[in-house]
Amino acid sequence: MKGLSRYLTLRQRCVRNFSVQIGKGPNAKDLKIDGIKDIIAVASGKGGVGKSTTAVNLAVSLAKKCQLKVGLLDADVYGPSIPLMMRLRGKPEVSIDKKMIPIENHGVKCMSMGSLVDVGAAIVWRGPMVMKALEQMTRGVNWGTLDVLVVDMPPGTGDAQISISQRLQLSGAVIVSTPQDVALLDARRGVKMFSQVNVPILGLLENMSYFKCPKCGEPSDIFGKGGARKTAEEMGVQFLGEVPLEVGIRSSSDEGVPIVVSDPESAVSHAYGDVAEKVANILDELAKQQQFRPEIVL
Ligand SMILES: Nc1ncnc2c1ncn2[C@@H]1O[C@H](COP(=O)(O)OP(=O)(O)OP(=O)(O)O)[C@@H](O)[C@H]1O
Repeated sequence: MKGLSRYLTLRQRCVRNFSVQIGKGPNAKDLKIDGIKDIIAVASGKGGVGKSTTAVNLAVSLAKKCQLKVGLLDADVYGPSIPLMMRLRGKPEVSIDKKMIPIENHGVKCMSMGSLVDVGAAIVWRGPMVMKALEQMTRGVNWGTLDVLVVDMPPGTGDAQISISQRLQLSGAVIVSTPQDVALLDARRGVKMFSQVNVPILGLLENMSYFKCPKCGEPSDIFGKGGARKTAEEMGVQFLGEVPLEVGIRSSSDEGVPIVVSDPESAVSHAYGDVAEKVANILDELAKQQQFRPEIVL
């Protein structure tokens, strides 16, 4: 009953916040994954804005700074980048109960299609196959107990994103955008898509906010300034913070050691840490709201 009441609470919140029509979703009882408290999506309406980079640094910060038990699911089946960014080696072993054991690194349990197929293999699948694979990569995994499972979503707002949002009973979504208008337009679509499937928006994060010259330290607003903060205000969602465009973020990702691990005292790592704390607090707040709400008996 607790799960159902939570599902209803989240639906009610979304209706209040966004005044959307509630569509018929799957039964909440079928959606719960044993042992996982919260599942959150890191998403963007547009590709290449730094969603995976954010998912990785957020997951590691939630584990290291907020001391939570964290998992990371790479739901970008066609273009998995988590094995590279988290330096995952080998393939997942299978436990006695025939479930896959996630590969752990940097304090986070990870699951990705990139760890299941040979390096460089092209995934050429139609939608239903992808959903089947994602089902295996969530319910077919021995996650143990997790406070948060961070889901690196595929880019866009199509069928796959809607199905994942509905099947995983998300507690909320973090939307990543760069500051330029075209990316923000897509971020707005992302916010709307999640509201339509009754998933609360935890906040909007601006990536590549400005470029800090490695030589002179001068910041330049190459994609514009303040766009995501303004969009967040206009849409009534929380602004989670800014992450600059920095060579170190890219190079540490490519080396498989996220910047929050390779340079934990950098300004960027502190920015990711602040985002993680905000996200953890919002999740706590959502859980409290659900606790003090009267149960709805059907
Ligand atoms: N703040 C940043 N500073 C420097 N490089 C960055 C930053 N954010 C992301 N990148 C780099 O930009 C590239 C794209 O980032 P990433 O893969 O995280 O984007 P994505 O939105 O997940 O892409 P896709 O849509 O293809 O999944 C990567 O090479 C990454 O290292």
